[in-house]
Amino acid sequence: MEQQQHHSVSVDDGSRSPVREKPLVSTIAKSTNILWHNCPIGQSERQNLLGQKGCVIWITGLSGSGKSTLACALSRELHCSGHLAYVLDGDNLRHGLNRDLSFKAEDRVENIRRVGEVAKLFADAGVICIASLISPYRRDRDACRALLPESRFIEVFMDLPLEICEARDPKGLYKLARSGKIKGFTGIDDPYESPVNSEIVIKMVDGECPSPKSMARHVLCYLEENGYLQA
Ligand SMILES: Nc1ncnc2c1ncn2[C@@H]1O[C@H](COP(=O)(O)OS(=O)(=O)O)[C@@H](OP(=O)(O)O)[C@H]1O
Ligand SMILES: Nc1ncnc2c1ncn2[C@@H]1O[C@H](COP(=O)(O)OP(=O)(O)O)[C@@H](O)[C@H]1O
Repeated sequence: MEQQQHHSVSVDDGSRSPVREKPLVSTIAKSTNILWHNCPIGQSERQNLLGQKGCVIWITGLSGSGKSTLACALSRELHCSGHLAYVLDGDNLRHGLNRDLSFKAEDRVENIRRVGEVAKLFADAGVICIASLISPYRRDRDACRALLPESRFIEVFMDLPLEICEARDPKGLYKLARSGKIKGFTGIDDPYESPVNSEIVIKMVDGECPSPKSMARHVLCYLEENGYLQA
């Protein structure tokens, strides 16, 4: 039977402070009398079929830091080398699964929780799941990591300065946030808690951001060197 998990994730009332003390989203299971049903074909059989290890590559960073660009470039590299990958992009999921969620703190918490659970299912299916979300709170990213067995969660931190992300501003959202037309925009008037122990950090080198292809190759090398691209 699955253990109930009690992540007490919370914020101070109404504000977007990262200091979280009281529960916001109940993760206490409400169903009772439920039993786990095992299938004879499990993750290892699916991995053997696919010739890879199911895992989650969790890309976190500010808006405009290149998360979606890396996710797409990486999925292309994996596809071209014969590996099954699937991208879960924060923006895209907010058109469907997470369309009921806003950007207030408790909704971001629930957004990350749901995507963490979906990513876990993809990894269990044997797929290399690439999740690309701002995921601003360290505690929520760590909760997603804790859903998976050791080493199946690979965090990629897009460590680009706010000034670069803001200068890119492909959707014009920073401009709207600076002029007060969007409230609670990450990095402007909403927090982003940088990771401290990411497996992979993408950063500028000599004032230049690595190209999309080289970012993707960086992650691909990590996967190769750590045995994810074989069953
Ligand atoms: N207030 C506010 N703050 C941050 N981002 C905002 C906001 N409003 C809209 N957007 C757009 O939503 C995209 C981020 O969605 P996520 O689901 O990744 O966000 S989060 O992880 O729940 O924080 C993000 O996409 P990316 O630019 O790809 O990161 C924005 O385009
Ligand atoms: N490595 C890169 N080098 C140059 N421009 C980039 C790079 N990565 C992303 N960009 C550009 O930056 C902008 C934001 O990238 P995007 O992937 O949409 O970021 P995010 O998903 O984090 O919001 C886009 O216009 C994209 O073309």
